[in-house]
Amino acid sequence: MTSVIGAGAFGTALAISLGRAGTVTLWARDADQVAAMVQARENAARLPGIAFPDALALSDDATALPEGPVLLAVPMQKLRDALRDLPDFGTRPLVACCKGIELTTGQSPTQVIAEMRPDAPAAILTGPSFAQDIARGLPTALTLACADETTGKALQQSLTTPNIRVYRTTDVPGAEIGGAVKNVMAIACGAAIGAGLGDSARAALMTRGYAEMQRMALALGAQADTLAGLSGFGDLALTCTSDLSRNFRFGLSIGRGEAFDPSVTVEGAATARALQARARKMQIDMPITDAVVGLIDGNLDVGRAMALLLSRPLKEE
Ligand SMILES: NC(=O)C1=CN([C@@H]2O[C@H](COP(=O)(O)OP(=O)(O)OC[C@H]3O[C@@H](n4cnc5c(N)ncnc54)[C@H](OP(=O)(O)O)[C@@H]3O)[C@@H](O)[C@H]2O)C=CC1
Ligand SMILES: O=C(CO)COP(=O)(O)O
Repeated sequence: MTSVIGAGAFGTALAISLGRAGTVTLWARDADQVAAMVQARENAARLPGIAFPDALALSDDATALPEGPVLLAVPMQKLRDALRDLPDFGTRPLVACCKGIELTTGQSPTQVIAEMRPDAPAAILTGPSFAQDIARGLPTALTLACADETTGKALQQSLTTPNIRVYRTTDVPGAEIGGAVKNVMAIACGAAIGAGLGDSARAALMTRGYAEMQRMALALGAQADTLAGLSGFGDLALTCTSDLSRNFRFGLSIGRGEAFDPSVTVEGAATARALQARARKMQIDMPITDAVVGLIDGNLDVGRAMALLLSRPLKEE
């Protein structure tokens, strides 16, 4: 039986979808939140109005989770803390359900898992999907990346539901870099739209952002096909074009000069800094990522950032 760690938007949505297909346990660290969900049979804070299926069990006791894969649906920058506090799940597969790069170490989700839990097979579930869509039963397609093909096949079977079609790959770096970079590009696109620079500017940022994603991923040994798939191009397309994306909305607020609620999870902010540091170390050119860091740090405004991008030396596409 699958367990989901973290009753945020994504963890709850995955548990709802899995619970419609079979049994699942959703764990949260806050006993009061678990009690409220047991009572209401919904997650009123994150996904109000979407009833839990009967087969969704709730728990605040991570030592008592049933056998089976464990999905880790916590933000990237919290993954290490969560694993430090959680019990040892032995050799049960641990599936990262987060997108980004750890700022303090430059590690990817599965690298953090491998370091914290060397005995557990590590995988990542990623791709274009909003929690609201998954929870409402709307059709979605995700990528499950696992270096071990046998474990990946088993996870693909157990995580497929009536509304989630799971594709499989062994290209873990490709899937991870796609999910990390697309959030940075969504901030850039939101900033451009918020500042009134138009849809042509957004298309340029998405396309050249995809080039940055490719440069980094290929340098890390990823396959180009993975970037053209759900975890790369697919998620870039969704996140850069929808107001449902928190990264895009964060960018919009920058472009409009408005405040943004700091309690909202915006993975692209820390990841932009982590990516910039990695790109500099590897001597990879990532000018849009640099611009996003400048915008977040307040060292650039959108007009200046775009002027810098437009005035770079001309080159072949
Ligand atoms: N929301 C979406 O549509 C999608 C999100 N994702 C990815 O899912 C990941 C999580 O995002 P999302 O669910 O939206 O975020 P939320 O902000 O909605 O929820 C984060 C959850 O993580 C929990 N958490 C934080 N720190 C810890 C910790 N140290 N130990 C245990 N639990 C912890 C929080 O618990 P508490 O409330 O107690 O702090 C909360 O339940 C992100 O990487 C995001 O990119 C992927 C696809 C879609
Ligand atoms: O990852 C997501 C869509 O695939 C969710 O995007 P946000 O984190 O920007 O809301």
